Amino acid sequence: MDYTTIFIFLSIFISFYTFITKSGHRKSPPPPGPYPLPIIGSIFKLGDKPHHSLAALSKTYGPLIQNLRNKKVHELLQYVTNCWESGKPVNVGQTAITTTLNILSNFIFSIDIAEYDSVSSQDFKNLVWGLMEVGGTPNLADFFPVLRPFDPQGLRKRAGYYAGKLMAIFDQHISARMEARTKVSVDDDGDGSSISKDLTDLLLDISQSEESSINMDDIKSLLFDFFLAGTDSTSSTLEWAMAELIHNPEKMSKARSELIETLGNENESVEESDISKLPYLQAVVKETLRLHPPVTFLVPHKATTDVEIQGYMVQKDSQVLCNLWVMGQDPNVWSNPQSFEPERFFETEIDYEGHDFELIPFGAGRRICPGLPLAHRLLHVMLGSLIYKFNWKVERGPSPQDMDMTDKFGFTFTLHKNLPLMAIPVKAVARNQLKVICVFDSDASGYED
Ligand code: HEM
Repeated sequence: MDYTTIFIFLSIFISFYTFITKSGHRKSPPPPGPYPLPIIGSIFKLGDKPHHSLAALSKTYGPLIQNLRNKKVHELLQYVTNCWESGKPVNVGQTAITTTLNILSNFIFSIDIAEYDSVSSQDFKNLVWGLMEVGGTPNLADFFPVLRPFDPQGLRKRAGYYAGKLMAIFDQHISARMEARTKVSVDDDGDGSSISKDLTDLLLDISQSEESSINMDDIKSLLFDFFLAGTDSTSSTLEWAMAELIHNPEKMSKARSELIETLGNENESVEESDISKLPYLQAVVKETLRLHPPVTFLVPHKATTDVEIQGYMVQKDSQVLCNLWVMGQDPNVWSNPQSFEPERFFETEIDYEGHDFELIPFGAGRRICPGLPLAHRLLHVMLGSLIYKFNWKVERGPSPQDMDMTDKFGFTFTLHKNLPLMAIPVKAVARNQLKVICVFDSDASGYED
């Protein structure tokens, strides 16, 4: 038994012991029956800190950047086309991270922060990834507070290092923007011309107004939240959705057929306004989030009062974690919980907007993920575009049905695939183009459809 295994066993034992003796104690055996969904409902009624400003910002500003999102999805498709042309496999998770990062960085700073395939632009990605990894590693000092000052695994030090670097990048961009704003106001010749505003401008406007309650540190923390919470969660969901579809070719073909029937086979693009017309694609996203909830335990919540839930006493100030992974696998709630069956969502109204406690990958209540509307759009448009425009096969090794579908659990904040999905795209050819290929190109073996 190595040190990691001993550590994990020790952590599980101590957290279980702490739960029974301190956080809550069992008064009577829990009642039989389905997984106690009311527990989740009660937790969210315990009164979380509101995050209204961010949610409002995301809701009102979100639709305004639709063109930006379309442009970035177009660049994603261009990159995948290049891979197809050069016969190169696509690292689906990494590619999705680049797209998501650039959507966020353009929304926030009006610049691209990552590049497909460029090693030199990996710095920012590595910092975000490093922080996620540190955040997801069980910390011995959480179980033995006496160890806290010693930081035995060096986690606090590493977190400080990554966070410091990210904050320095934000500082740089914000300072450059403040300087540019001063110049614009000095050069302002009153011709009415103005630079287009991004989130940094919006936040600086707010912070510089007289009645402002936010300062520079608040702005940096907000941007930090956005990048950290938005990137890995979205890209890992996309990677899992693609992996499940490649692993289940009949589901892939259903999803593609729906796209072709809805959009035609004439090289259209998948728009955000198409999402409501694509129920199977929506079901695929829901099923992916049920089986592979990226934020497996949500973020820690705290009970603000003593509360008794199904025979358990949860004491005030207890830290509460919700195990979404277990909820998604509960046979009392889901039939055949381990198989990927998007069709199950045609028989139920269950959605992930926080009203149905069976499926809460974005949380629920006042602390629900404020990026939900953005993530919803991105996931459907990116996934829809990738499977509408390309056929996919796995790089090498066993058949799709036998490919590795295990989770890499425990050492990052989000739930990742154990082996990254490396998939080979084959461009799907629109009918009008196919005619041309048949006439002029006798060796069209690379083309499908
Ligand atoms: C598939 C994609 C995503 C999933 C599954 C997801 C899930 C979550 C979850 C479970 C939480 C914690 C909720 C709770 O406390 O119970 C959260 C918080 C948060 N999410 Fe997301 N998220 C996603 C995408 C995004 C995006 C794209 C953004 C923004 C760019 C974002 C921004 C945030 C922020 C800022 C918080 C912290 C809110 C707070 O502290 O109250 N998320 N997310």
